Amino acid sequence: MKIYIPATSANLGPGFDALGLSLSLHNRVSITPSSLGSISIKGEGADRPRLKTHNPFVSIFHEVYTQMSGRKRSFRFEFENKIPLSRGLGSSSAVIVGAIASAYHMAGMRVEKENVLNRALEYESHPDNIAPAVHGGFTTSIVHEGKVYTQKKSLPESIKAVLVIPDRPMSTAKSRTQLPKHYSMKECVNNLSHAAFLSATFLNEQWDLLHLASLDMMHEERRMRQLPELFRVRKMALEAGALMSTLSGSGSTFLNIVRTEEAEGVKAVLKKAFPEYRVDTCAFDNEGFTIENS
Ligand SMILES: Nc1ncnc2c1ncn2[C@@H]1O[C@H](COP(=O)(O)OP(=O)(O)O)[C@@H](O)[C@H]1O
Ligand SMILES: N[C@@H](CCOP(=O)(O)O)C(=O)O
Repeated sequence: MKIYIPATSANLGPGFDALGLSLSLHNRVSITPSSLGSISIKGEGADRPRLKTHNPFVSIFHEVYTQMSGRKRSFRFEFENKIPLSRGLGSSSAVIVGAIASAYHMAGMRVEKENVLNRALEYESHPDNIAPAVHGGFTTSIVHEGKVYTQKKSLPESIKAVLVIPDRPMSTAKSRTQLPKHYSMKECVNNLSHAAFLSATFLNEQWDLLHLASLDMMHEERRMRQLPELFRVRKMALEAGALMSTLSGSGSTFLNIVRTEEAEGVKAVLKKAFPEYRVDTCAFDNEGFTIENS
């Protein structure tokens, strides 16, 4: 079998741990039963020898497969990774969602998206990346009594992402421990009202309101201070015509949403201004993970 899992961008400014969207940038994993277990890695992560011996995809896959099928078995895993690691593009969620869904499939179970999503929450405490990795599109999620509830809206071809991807990794786990434990009433009200408004803005496709709706007071600027050039990225992207410009997940990538006809222009401006960073245009993904039999 082969599984394709999309990159995701979480928070979208004020929707900390709640809002996310799915990008047309996929990891592909091919899995075949084999008497000798083995791993090959191409693309992102290929330069990390540790991922050949301690691979979270492989560990989660075996844990779920053994539980579902009631037996242990060896497999060959071939990874072709396009999602950069630790850049705020949901690489860890792609691993978790991909490993669970493929383990269900190889164990002969029906792969129900809701089951994969809820199982994924056992490995990642916040649903904002795993929900779009499972369902695609723009997603808004809540967790109630340990269960994830997600509303999805497919995104049209009339908008695109322009991603600015610094070469500096930022660990999500580490960055979460550095956020404050308490927020003021003003900060809470700002984020609640903006996250609710941003969801409605996506649902109603009122793209001109995206920037206003995406203003955060909880995490973004604190995190951007680790790489102050990101303030310039945001300023230049908005001046070049981006509809919104937010830190992607915990960073270091910046997500700029643009009208499709303006994507190449915004990309050219950002590429020129930040030659040391990777700048790519990317369509949105509306499917979430997909499985192919081979
Ligand atoms: N393709 C991959 N294969 C194996 N492990 C991966 C892969 N992508 C990410 N990981 C794991 O996830 C970690 C990055 O997680 P995290 O800091 O949450 O970054 P991100 O913001 O990209 O999700 C990596 O250090 C690695 O342990
Ligand atoms: N809500 C999380 C999102 C982390 O996304 P990632 O792509 O950086 O893993 C957070 O802000 O910590």
